[in-house]
Amino acid sequence: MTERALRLGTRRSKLAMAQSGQVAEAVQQLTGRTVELVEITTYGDTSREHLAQIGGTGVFVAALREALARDEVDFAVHSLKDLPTAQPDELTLAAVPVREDPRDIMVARDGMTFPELPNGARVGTGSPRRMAQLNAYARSHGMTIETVPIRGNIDTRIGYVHKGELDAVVLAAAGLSRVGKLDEVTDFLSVDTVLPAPGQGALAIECAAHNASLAAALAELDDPYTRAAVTAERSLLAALEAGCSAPVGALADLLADGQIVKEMRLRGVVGTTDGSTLVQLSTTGPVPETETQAMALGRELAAEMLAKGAAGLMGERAL
Ligand SMILES: NCc1[nH]cc(CCC(=O)O)c1CC(=O)O
Repeated sequence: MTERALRLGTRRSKLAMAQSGQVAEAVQQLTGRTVELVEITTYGDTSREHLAQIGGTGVFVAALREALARDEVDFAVHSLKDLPTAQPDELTLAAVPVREDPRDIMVARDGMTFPELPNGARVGTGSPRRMAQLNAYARSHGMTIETVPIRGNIDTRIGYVHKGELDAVVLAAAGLSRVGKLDEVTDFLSVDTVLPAPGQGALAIECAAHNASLAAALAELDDPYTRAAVTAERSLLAALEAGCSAPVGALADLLADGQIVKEMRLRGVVGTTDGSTLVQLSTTGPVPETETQAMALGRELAAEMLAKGAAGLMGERAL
């Protein structure tokens, strides 16, 4: 008797289909079972409102989670940065695969890099985190730029530049990589200039908590270092009590001495969207071996950032 196909719930966007397709392939290899994609339309895909107004990127995740809860699908793939920091008891984060390039990138007209943009350049991004850091860089380098709130899928955003409506847009490298459009990039933004969103570039593979055998199979795709890094980043975000649309950047990476991994470093930033104030700190600690240790690293940095006034910078819910 053959087992029935595994149902992978996915959004319909090009990016979601690309990342779900890649995971489907890996799960099929791993389990020998057919994986079928089940398309689910989310409110975030149909609404024209700005994301921050409809409750942030959590809207993309909610419909997939409801399909899991109703047993309409067996597992789902999310962009980890879109996951709310609280993990529901009835769902298991079965795997966090190896992370892609976590950086943000710029697509600008005429192949320009960020520092090459002319004064008054209009830069599209709907993310308060990107706005805060782009504006802070501009201020400290004597540039004037205007950040313009935009949303939409990858093609729509890049389209603003191709159609001449904006001078540049900022997107995640990972998204472009997954849909095969890295050749559009005109500048890879250093994480010293723009620290990415917590979890950026990583995927989350989720299934129902009661489905222990599937969770165990999916766990083969887990990368413990990526999981530790994103756990620390999300713990920072949670401890700052910031939502997914707050101007918070975080990135954990490994510090190595030659081939030997020594420590994990966690960097964090929070700022006002106009870039006039940024609180930017980092901490290092032993490479976390448990979820508890990874979370402690995030909480430790959050406490230091709060002591430096981070809370006062997060009141804004503005775009
Ligand atoms: N905010 C939407 C979103 N969620 C995940 C990605 C792709 C990158 C990733 O998986 O981290 C994007 C697009 C972007 O920020 O450019």
